[in-house]
Amino acid sequence: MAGDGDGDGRGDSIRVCGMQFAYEMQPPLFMDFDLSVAPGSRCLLLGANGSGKTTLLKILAGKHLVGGRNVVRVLNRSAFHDTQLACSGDLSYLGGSWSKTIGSAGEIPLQGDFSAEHMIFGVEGSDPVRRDKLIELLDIDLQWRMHKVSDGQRRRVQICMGLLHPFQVLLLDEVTVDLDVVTRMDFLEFLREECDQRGATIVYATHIFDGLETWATHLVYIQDGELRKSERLSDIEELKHSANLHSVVKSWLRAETKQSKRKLPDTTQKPSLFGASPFTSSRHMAYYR
Ligand SMILES: Nc1ncnc2c1ncn2[C@@H]1O[C@H](COP(=O)(O)OP(=O)(O)OP(=O)(O)O)[C@@H](O)[C@H]1O
Repeated sequence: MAGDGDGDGRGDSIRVCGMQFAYEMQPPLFMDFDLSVAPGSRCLLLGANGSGKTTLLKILAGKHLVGGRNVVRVLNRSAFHDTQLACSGDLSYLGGSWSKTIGSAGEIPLQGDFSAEHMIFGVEGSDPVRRDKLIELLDIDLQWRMHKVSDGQRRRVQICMGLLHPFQVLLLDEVTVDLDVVTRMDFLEFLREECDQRGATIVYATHIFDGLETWATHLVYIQDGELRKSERLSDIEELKHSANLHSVVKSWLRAETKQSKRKLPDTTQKPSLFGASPFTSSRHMAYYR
């Protein structure tokens, strides 16, 4: 369990219980998957390419339908069914695509011929003090035209818009990759304060570990849709010896590669895209928002 909730899971910011998920016409990615994340956690979500990080974050963000109302709970509300979660700003998701869901306005593309000012000031109900702080922190020029800025500049506007409301849960899918090192560090520091001062919860999927040993409180490691580790950073044995997250995660990923190499390919049975997976019933098919 990533975090120290109240024991029965109701006090957790995020609770996933027995989740099953498959993309349409694909074998199951998650089977009986459990996860708990306590309030105030800064939780890294780690795993190899294709292990399921983005899918998990999208499920938590309510973008994919899974099972019943109690399977994926965020702030004790159903991630998929409670549309107010995202609209109210309590839950914020920042992913790789160049669009941002803003309340009732829906999905806003971030590459149109608009100014940064238009985008940022268009987010309804934001606190001007928080807005000014974010604009300064992310060093945003309000005159930028969104279709002419660099990826890093566009990313800063996306992040600013995503943080304007004081979220309770923030899901980050590798959005710092375009940021320069100073902006990234300032951004991480801002997030640390949000957790420490307001008890906000962050789940951050990344392959860049620079500076995260002292930033993160918890770590979740998944392999092919299976939860391998969900621990406090301070409890991870290897980190007690190495204190270098990069090399520790590298050793886990190398071990995965060795394991998969040891498995002999079964040339007699090819996985069928249309096979009789229990997850290809209509109840389990992926449903996108
Ligand atoms: N829309 C989709 N339809 C079918 N399969 C998908 C879809 N999106 C992802 N997958 C598959 O689901 C698995 C998990 O993908 P996902 O993007 O969640 O991995 P990830 O851990 O975020 O990877 P990365 O580190 O490369 O971003 C992969 O095998 C991928 O091919």
